[in-house]
Amino acid sequence: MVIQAEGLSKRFGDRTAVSDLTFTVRPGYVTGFLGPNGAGKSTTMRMLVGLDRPSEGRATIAGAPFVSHAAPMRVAGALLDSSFYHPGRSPRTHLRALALTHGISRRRVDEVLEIVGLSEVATKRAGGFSLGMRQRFGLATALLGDPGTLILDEPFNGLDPEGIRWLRDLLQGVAGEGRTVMVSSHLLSEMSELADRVLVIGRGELIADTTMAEFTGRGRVFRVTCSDALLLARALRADGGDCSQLSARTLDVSGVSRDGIAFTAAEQAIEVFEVLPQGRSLEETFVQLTQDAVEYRGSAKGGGL
Ligand SMILES: Nc1ncnc2c1ncn2[C@@H]1O[C@H](COP(=O)(O)OP(=O)(O)OP(=O)(O)O)[C@@H](O)[C@H]1O
Repeated sequence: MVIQAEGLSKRFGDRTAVSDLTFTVRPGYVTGFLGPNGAGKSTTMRMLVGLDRPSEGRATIAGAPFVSHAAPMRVAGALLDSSFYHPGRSPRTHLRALALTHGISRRRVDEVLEIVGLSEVATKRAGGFSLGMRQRFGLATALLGDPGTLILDEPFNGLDPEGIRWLRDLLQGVAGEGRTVMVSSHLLSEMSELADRVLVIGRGELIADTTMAEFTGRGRVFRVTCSDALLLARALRADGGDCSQLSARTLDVSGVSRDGIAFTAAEQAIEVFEVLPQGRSLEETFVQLTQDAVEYRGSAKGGGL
């Protein structure tokens, strides 16, 4: 099921939270939704599932607005706010009540509790849950209708390293089944291991819509040691790379991903001994890309009147 945003905008009073966003999120991939604080990620996701009404534009899932589907929980499962439940109720009671609205079996309720690892606390009051448990509970709710689409806002918050690995495997498995997975996160390094594609927004506007491989390769400099730096530089330049040769066997390359370098070298029968990323990490690429869009950047100098 495809998620589509067309000219999506949201204003709160005179404040523009989301501005003219157009994108498509496709099935079969995990798509990371990145942006600095206040960029408009949550607002966008809320509009996708009809919790916020767009000021302009349109959001559809599987060709129609989420709320207009006859059984929305089968179309998309969303995790948007981990305090969605009544604290006095247990996960099982909450999920059974939801299941009733969609003719979903009690067996499915126990199944999703098992998937998220909450079977043992299925009858405990959710009010006492830790943040990590609340995230798992939210995920169980999202998964309940066995939906074709998952829309998850910061699902890694509060999870320990084992939980993070578990969720990553789960989401990649879900995407591997041909479903659509859209995940926002601040944990960029986590995202680089999870997502196949990325959408980046800043100040409500789309900054990048690309593959993760391209995103992490963009602007990054690799120091390459190989059997023939001159020949490799020539071949990479022909591919649009930016190269500066340091010695007969060493060169710095940007504008080409690590895989791209390896591929071109193999094509030219050049032996590559080492490809070392220089300086910029994914975080740095991200910060640079969104620099102008960061609204709440701390000032080293301090304000002062
Ligand atoms: N209900 C609201 N009323 C007024 N302004 C709002 C409302 N919801 C969001 N905003 C504003 O819209 C902008 C986008 O907020 P949003 O929560 O969508 O960003 P975000 O990218 O999810 O941020 P974060 O990563 O900090 O959660 C912010 O400036 C926020 O203050």
